Amino acid sequence: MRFDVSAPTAEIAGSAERFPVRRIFCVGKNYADHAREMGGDPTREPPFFFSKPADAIVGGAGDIAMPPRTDNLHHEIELVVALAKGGANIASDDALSHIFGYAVGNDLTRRDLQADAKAGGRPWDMAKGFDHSAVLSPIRPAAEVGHPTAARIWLSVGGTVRQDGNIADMIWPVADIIAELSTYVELKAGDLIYTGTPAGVGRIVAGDVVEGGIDGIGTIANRFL
Ligand SMILES: CC(=O)CC(=O)C(=O)O
Repeated sequence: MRFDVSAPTAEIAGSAERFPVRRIFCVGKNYADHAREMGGDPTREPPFFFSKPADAIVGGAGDIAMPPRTDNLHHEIELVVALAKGGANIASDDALSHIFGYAVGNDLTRRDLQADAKAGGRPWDMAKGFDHSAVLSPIRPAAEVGHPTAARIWLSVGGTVRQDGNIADMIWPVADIIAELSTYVELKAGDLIYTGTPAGVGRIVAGDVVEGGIDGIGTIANRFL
């Protein structure tokens, strides 16, 4: 018996080597303006974690098929952190030393399923963790780009900018995300962390070209079919 299994990997910018994706963690409501647009109160509800399967990764260039079972697919542009090493209970001031690099992600969301799940007190898995739901640009090594703390993050649909923020406005900065997440799970090399999205999330329909980027890190450009 032969099994058709291959471990998911992600592109590393300027390298023939690939980054082995182990797990995908995501931060919810990590920008106050987005927390408010989702009906939350960032002064009362801290950010939180959820996850996607590792094989949800899809490249940040090229075509993406519209996913099934949704009439309201949303874009969420995000800074993504790729870990070179892991650990449990990582101290915030040691957290950046665990990072291999950074990328631009689009945390695709079946918003209608998420709203139903929220209303029913059910898990978000089918709203967040579907096939091709984790768009990712090539990863830029921190050895080249450093550890960005302020940079424009933006996304446009059909050339119209919908999300336009700055990673400086994250409620939990990257070091705090790693420290906090490592109190829940032992982090490992190969883990990716989508760090949350600024305001302006919205609907994607078939035919849309979705572009986005983070200054100094990279860009994505996908057509949805
Ligand atoms: C409300 C969300 O969809 C959570 C999320 O993915 C984010 O805030 O980012």
